[in-house]
Amino acid sequence: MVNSTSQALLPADQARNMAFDKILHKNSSNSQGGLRAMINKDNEAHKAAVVEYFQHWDEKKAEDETEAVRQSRVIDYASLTRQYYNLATDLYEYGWGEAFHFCRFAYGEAFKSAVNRHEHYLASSIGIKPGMRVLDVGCGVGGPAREIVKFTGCHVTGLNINNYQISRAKQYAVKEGLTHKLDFVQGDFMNLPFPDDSFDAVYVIEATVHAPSLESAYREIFRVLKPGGVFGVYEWFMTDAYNNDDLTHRQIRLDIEQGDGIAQMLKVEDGLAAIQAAGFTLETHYDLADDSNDTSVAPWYWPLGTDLRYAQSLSDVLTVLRMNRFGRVVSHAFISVLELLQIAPAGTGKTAESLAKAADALVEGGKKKLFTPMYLMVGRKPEF
Ligand SMILES: CC(C)=CCC[C@@H](C)[C@H]1CC[C@H]2C3=C(CC[C@]12C)[C@@]1(C)CC[C@H](O)C[C@@H]1CC3
Repeated sequence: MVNSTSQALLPADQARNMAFDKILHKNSSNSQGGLRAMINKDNEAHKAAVVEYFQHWDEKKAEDETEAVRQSRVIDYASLTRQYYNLATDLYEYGWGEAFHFCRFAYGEAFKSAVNRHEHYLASSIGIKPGMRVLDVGCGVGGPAREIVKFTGCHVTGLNINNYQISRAKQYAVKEGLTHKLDFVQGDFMNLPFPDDSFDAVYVIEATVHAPSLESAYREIFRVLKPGGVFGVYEWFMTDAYNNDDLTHRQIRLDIEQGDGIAQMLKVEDGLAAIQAAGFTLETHYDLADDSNDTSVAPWYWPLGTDLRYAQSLSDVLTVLRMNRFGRVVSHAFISVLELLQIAPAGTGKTAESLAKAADALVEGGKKKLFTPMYLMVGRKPEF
């Protein structure tokens, strides 16, 4: 698999990206988020973001996939990831909430509780204690960081490549009175903007799948972790059951990649090799989506599917109706009408369609056990 290294962006490029993101999102980061934020964008900048993101995927089918095409995505991972979240963040917040990750569902457990429990599980797996300095790599709009601060009493620094997500995360921290416990920094996890040995613990929730090289990303995490510090990650992987020569499998992987801003998704074995090559002592690793490790009564992908029988309350039904197949048909038709009336910016419908395709592929990949979004790896940086 590819093992490219990356270089830090020049200050001029960073300033240009920042200026672009400001024009694109106008003041929508101050709004309530979701659909309201989605309609408050600059049309021309949105069009440009759509072109920049979808140039990597348009007309690309599983049967035509070449190593060169995959490599071009890997080289462009930074802009691909940044533009993906420029386009998808408001839809995520509208449909899913403020924590951009999957979770397991126990008996009687409502959607929000299950999401929070998944975060608590990672925090306790890496032994986060009050007062620790912790790094959240790829923090989204800060939902998990806020929950982990409340759950453990630690301090969390959230890092994210996307300026819009960082401004939303900062705003939520102010709203919840948590600014003394939270910092949010814009940056690329391939070049972490922190000195060596800065953090007691580092966690990643479904983010380093965007990396051009998992080993290099983990090496950066190793560098900023104090000796003896612990790193825990919920990683997205294709499982051992995935066969790249099977076109159906490959199409599922490609649809997940295109609808989720992923340059190249790896297999479990690549991840296990990467974390150890980065220098970590691997303390534990297992797939939380694997039934034998699992206390779930519903599969992790159920909110995206068609099965409403797992809903625990009316509120769950209403939440899931924004995410699942039925809800997607209605909300995406509504979004396309908004775009036609020029209320939503150009390309909003295309983004929604691409997310819907990814959602179907995630469900399919989950059902066939070809894919997991929750492979847990815990590694320690040796003391000496
Ligand atoms: C992309 C990575 C690495 C992590 C994000 C995981 C999930 C939070 C997202 C993956 C697919 C997303 C979709 C939605 C919300 C966020 C995800 C579940 C929607 C339900 C948002 C509302 C849209 O109308 C449909 C989306 C389908 C995909």
